[in-house]
Amino acid sequence: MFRRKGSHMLRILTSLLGRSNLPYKFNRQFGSHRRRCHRSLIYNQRYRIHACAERQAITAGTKVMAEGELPAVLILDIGGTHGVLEDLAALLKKHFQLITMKEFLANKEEMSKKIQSVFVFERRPTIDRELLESLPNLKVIGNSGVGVDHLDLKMISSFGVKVTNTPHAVADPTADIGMALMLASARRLVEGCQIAVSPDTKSFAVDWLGVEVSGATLGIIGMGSIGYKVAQRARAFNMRILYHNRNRRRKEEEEAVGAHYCAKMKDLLQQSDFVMLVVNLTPETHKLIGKKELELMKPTATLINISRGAVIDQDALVEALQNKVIRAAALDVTYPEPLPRDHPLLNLNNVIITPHIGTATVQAIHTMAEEAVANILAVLNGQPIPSQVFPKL
Ligand SMILES: O=C(O)[C@H](O)CO
Repeated sequence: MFRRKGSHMLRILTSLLGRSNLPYKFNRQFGSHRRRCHRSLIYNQRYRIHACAERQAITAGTKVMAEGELPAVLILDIGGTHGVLEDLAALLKKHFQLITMKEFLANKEEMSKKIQSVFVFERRPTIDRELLESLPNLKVIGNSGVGVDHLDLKMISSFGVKVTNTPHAVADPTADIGMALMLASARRLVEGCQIAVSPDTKSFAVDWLGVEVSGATLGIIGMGSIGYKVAQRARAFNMRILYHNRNRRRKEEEEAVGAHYCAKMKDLLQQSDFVMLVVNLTPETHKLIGKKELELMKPTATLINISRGAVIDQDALVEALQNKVIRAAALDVTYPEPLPRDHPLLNLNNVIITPHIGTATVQAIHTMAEEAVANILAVLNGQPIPSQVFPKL
């Protein structure tokens, strides 16, 4: 049994060695270790990672590590926000020696030599020059989440450090939040809940009516993996789907979800009953939706944002909502997060705000971590990196 698995591993490793720069020592060691290399992990449907082989490779390739030691990862901000973080730490511990920021600061000299990777959980805290200067052996920052707008990619890459993200793990849960916000806003769910628990409301009034999404037009701005998952869901709601994206999707992909491409964002804004923002935040998409764009939208339209707050000019949005330029907004993201308690958006009854919960599910926390681990190990191992993010030139 082990012999069969061993030879299977040998085939995999031979192919990896062909593509990677693993040192000779690894090649030599492999013969004596291959029978033990029978554990494999599957990271979503796309990535098959052979953990034991990786450990051997990493051990062999890393000067600062003792034989058999797991590679050290500096963990940023595994706080107590999701109630599942002990499990997450357990998952990471299978592959790494975890070093918290506190441990790092308490023993900087020894730790800084060991640390080759940083695991960033949930966008915070950010990574600055000072931290990078103190980690001379750092090779990779594995971001758990798809958005990397909190990281200065140019600065990080000037240290020769790679950045990775987790686009696959976030797609379904974030698309679900987009749909949830659209439906909640359309059917005035939050107000409905308030009415239901209010002691003096007997029933809803006729001036309190929602709108239907079935048969309505949804305009998706940003048709990456999340945008596409939104389109798949919207199709099941019998919506007409328009999209605007830098690159047009392949014909088969468009047909599979019944999406129509709008080369001009203006056309999408003018025709849509619901506009959903699913773009990355970059200098090009900063304040993509401002006064002019809001005025192009139908007065009956709803704006949904599941990307980043700064994609909308928030002052312009407040004004548009106050003056009923558009019907409503449903936002999972704002700037800052959270909004100050006296922010005008919090006092409007045509707005729903959730606290950036696109990936706040038990499953997503794990699949993001698994995807991040696969990325980090690939970098340390000199293997093809599943999801690397590059700075813009
Ligand atoms: O960027 C992402 O993936 C989400 O916003 C979660 O951080």
